[in-house]
Amino acid sequence: MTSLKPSPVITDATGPSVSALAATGLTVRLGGRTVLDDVSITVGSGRVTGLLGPNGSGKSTLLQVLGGLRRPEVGVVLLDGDDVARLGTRRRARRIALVEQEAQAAAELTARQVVGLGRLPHRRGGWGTARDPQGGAVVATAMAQVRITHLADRLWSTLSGGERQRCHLARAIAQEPRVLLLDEPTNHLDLGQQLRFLTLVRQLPLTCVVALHDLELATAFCDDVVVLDAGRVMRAGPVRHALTPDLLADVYRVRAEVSAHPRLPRDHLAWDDFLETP
Ligand SMILES: Nc1ncnc2c1ncn2[C@@H]1O[C@H](COP(=O)(O)OP(=O)(O)OP(=O)(O)O)[C@@H](O)[C@H]1O
Repeated sequence: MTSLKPSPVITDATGPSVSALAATGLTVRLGGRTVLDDVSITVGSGRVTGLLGPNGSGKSTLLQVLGGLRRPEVGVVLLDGDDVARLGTRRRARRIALVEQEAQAAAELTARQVVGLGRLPHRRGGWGTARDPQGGAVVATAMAQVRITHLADRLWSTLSGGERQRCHLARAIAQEPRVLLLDEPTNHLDLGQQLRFLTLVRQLPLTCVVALHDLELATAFCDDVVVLDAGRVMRAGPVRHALTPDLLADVYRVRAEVSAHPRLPRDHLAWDDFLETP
């Protein structure tokens, strides 16, 4: 249990940005437990928002609700003003792409075919006659952006965890969404690939919500963060304002601080130690 009370959204000096996604009062119960408890967040248009919180705090569940894949018992998610739960699957998939944790694909598909799955919501016409004239070029560009062109003809079953993760990002890019939801996308990536992956995500002209465990990556790459604990929003806002020592101590049970990077024009997070659980 944390002693910190859920706090309101903090906005930076420039004020709140236009929100692309706005969730209000989300409550989800699973297996008799409340997994999301009256969660309200806004996600700034064009910004990268880190979704943070300890194991089991509700990050994946919230991403599924934001992406319209799970209906909350209570609450609503608006995407540019439209209720995500009421958008048809196809319309929703043209606007939101979700890369789930440990996402899989059929073993017999090639990497190019897996990336091509991102084009399904854009195909016009009936079964067997579907057309997507730009599809091939969009897939090739997405694969080049994620630097997996050399893997195009490899079978899914032969790809490493990191290569699969990059295929899924390329698939999501090929989907040409306005909002990209990523669930712990850096899990299988080495440090160099983690930095390349998140640098690319920042460059995409999209609104992005990314669940991360690595708080230094969140500090370096996210504009804003939402910190969950036990299904509740504990803090939300620009990184430096949200990730305060008291929040980090209370939610993560660590002594840590965000400060100016000693050499680079960005913030970084330094941790000292973990705190004993009270
Ligand atoms: N189908 C389910 N039935 C019962 N409980 C569930 C179910 N799915 C998830 N939960 C519980 O909901 C809580 C939130 O899970 P969720 O996967 O959203 O957390 P998370 O923050 O993404 O965790 P992690 O960082 O470990 O991936 C956890 O306590 C989990 O055990």
